[in-house]
Amino acid sequence: MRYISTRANSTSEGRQFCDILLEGLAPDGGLYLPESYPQVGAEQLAAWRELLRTDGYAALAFEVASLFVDDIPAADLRGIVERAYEPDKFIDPAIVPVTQLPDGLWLAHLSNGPSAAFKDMAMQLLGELFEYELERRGATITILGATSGDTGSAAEYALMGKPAVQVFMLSPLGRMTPFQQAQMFSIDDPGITNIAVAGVFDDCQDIVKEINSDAAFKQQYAVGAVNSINWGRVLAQVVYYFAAFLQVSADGAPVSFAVPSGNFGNIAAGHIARMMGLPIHRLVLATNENDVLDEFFRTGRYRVRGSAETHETSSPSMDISKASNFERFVADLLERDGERVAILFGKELRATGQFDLSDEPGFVEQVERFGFVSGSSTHADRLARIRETHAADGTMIDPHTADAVHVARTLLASGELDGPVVALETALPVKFSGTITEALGIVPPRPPVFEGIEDLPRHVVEAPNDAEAIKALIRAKLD
Ligand SMILES: Cc1ncc(COP(=O)(O)O)c(C=O)c1O
Ligand SMILES: N[C@@H](CCOP(=O)(O)O)C(=O)O
Repeated sequence: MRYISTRANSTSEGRQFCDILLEGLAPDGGLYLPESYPQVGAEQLAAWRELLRTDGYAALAFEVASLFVDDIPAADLRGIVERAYEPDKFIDPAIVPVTQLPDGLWLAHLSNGPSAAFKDMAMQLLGELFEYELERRGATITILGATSGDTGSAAEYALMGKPAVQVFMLSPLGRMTPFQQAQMFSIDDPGITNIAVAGVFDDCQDIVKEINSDAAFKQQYAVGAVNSINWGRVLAQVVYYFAAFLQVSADGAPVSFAVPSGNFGNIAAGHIARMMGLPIHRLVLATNENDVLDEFFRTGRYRVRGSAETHETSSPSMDISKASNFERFVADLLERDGERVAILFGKELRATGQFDLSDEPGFVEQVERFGFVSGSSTHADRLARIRETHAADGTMIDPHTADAVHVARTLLASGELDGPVVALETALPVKFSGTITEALGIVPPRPPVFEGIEDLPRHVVEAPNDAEAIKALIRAKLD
């Protein structure tokens, strides 16, 4: 399997998995995608259903990963995947259990891992892959990441204590919940540096991209990525679409997924699973008040917003107005016309802050070809869905999951969506206890491992919204 950048031209050569794993963002500023998507048929799915039932999530993850990774010997890859998905690391040994609510909506529980958010599903694998490949090369890596609250803790939990890895994690100053801040800032590890940037998540992500575009700096410090710009993240996230589908669809009939979306990584993985032949009827994209992506799927116009227009909401991890991973979908929509993608995401976005694909055949036919439908929700919608879901059978959902539940129930009620729908549960309520308490009048349960984290000393430095200031911090630590 070879990988090419979304901005590649016809002369670009494909790269191997382990190279792009360590590289993260492509040198041309694009994101890596496999040259073609491996196909999975009904027979294979039936065999995987049985495999998941008998051998568990890691066995399925190995099968899916094997389709994309051919530069790690199979026995090694199996070991990597088994270490990543050891049942003991997850609250539920099924790893991705699926439950059904009284109204028929399914929930795929993705936040049973060490940091209580779906990011663990990919980050646990990425941590193992980095460790393996760095050791094989005798190399080190400097991870530069951006987080709105969940990627940061999942990455730090997965990477701390790994001697070949230094992590610099940028987060938007004052915009994460107290619990999210405590998860990251309480970590006291020589390989972890938390940097609170005076800006929003998009500013942090812009800094990550700007530093990655400085080829000399990137090479000198071996800068790599853990955000979903890294193909390894997306590959790991593809697996849980298969796992959820196989549990919900006993006969292989299509299922829809409702996905709370911000940086478009989660739903990009669903798109890829669908392109591989997984019978996904609709991919239901749900945003909060930061509705750039919903606007695109309703109108064909992609209009990024500035920091001042990025709302601070009660599903804060999705307070994102420039969805990094959206470029992967647009590359498929434009049938991998890399030169066009480069213009849209380079010159055009820089000059005008928007582009319009409404007349593009790929967009006109997108619901048939790609299956996306969308919607957004407000604070009041989230509170109402948290209450309604809890009242029905005691299930407590976090505000991001509530965004997905809201959009799925709204589209089901209007007849725009039908058939079985799986909403992806992306975080445990404990991470957002303020909103849960507002909705339900009760404090969400706290797993014992997180007891008292807010009282621990904080390890974080503050920095201006400036890539040079961040480079200076990296140099100061590593030189
Ligand atoms: C809890 C939670 N839900 C949903 C999302 C949105 O996922 P994505 O950014 O992959 O679209 C995020 C962050 O990205 C998150 O942290
Ligand atoms: N919501 C994320 C934002 C970063 O998204 P990623 O999937 O690209 O890492 C977070 O919680 O940090």
